[in-house]
Amino acid sequence: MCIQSYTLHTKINILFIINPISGGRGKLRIPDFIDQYLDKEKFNANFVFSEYVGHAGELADEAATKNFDVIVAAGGDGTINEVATQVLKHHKILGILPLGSGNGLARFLKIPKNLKHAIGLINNYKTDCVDTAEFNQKCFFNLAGMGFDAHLSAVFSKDKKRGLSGYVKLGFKEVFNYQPQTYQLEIDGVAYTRKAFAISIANSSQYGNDVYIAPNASVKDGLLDVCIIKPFPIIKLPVLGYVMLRGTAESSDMIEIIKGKHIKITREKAGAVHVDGEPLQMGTAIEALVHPLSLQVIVP
Ligand SMILES: Nc1ncnc2c1ncn2[C@@H]1O[C@H](COP(=O)(O)OP(=O)(O)OP(=O)(O)O)[C@@H](O)[C@H]1O
Repeated sequence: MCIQSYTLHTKINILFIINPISGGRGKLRIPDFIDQYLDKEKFNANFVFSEYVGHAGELADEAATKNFDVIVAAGGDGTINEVATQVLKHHKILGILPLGSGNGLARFLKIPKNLKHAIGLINNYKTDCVDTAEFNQKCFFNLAGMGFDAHLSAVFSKDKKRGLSGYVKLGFKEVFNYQPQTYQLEIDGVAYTRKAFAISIANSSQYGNDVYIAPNASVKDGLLDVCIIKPFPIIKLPVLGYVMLRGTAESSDMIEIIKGKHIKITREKAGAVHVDGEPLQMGTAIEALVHPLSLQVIVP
């Protein structure tokens, strides 16, 4: 039994870790805003801003070893990744304020984008357990992958501008020169060879901004969706975009989806991967696993 509602006798220590750059908007007023709407009868609140890549994870690790019960990632999927990795390790509770560019996991979990409503959800304090996953031993919660989207994450991370429009512009520029690779896959012991434009391993259903790569994926099913985007002539790029926006990837001939628990992939070349949208460099061998219902999250 995973869903819990709590009756409280003592206050809950809650830390909000705010990423000042996620979503490309200023966040200086966020602590005041949270303070205004958070239930002070229930929570002792603290606020901290992350200062560099990896800092949100360090702050969460430190908070979890002190007496914080709930740690809130106020940012996008990259911030959630850093914070949730530590929350998972220390068996604490994750809260999410969706302040990123895409907010893939928050959208999947139906956490409202409206900040006042998202704080209201924390006040309600209903939690549920969700699947988590690892990708070459690095935790992920939404999507990890390789191929074009990993390449784009790597290029985007070097770009000064954040936000959706910058990402889309860069995507159009990069897509023309990108060359698909051949991948050897083993999914729950079954072997496949596939040439792909990109391969995403999906715990939840979307990249963010309601762009669905795995429309039927669920963080409650104990499975990962391996989504193989087949090579396509550039003229079909709008079709691919339409398929993802409509959430019809399962029936599209441009995308193949295979569900599994244990995935091994060997690719032609080492290089870019992404883990919850954050770029990393890895070798040719990739292994992904799911950990069913392993993370407790505040949900609607
Ligand atoms: N003060 C900071 N300066 C620079 N980078 C930071 C800072 N704090 C956190 N980061 C990094 O910002 C990156 C982006 O964060 P995040 O993914 O939350 O935002 P986003 O990319 O706008 O949203 P989404 O992933 O939902 O599209 C993460 O890699 C995180 O480590």
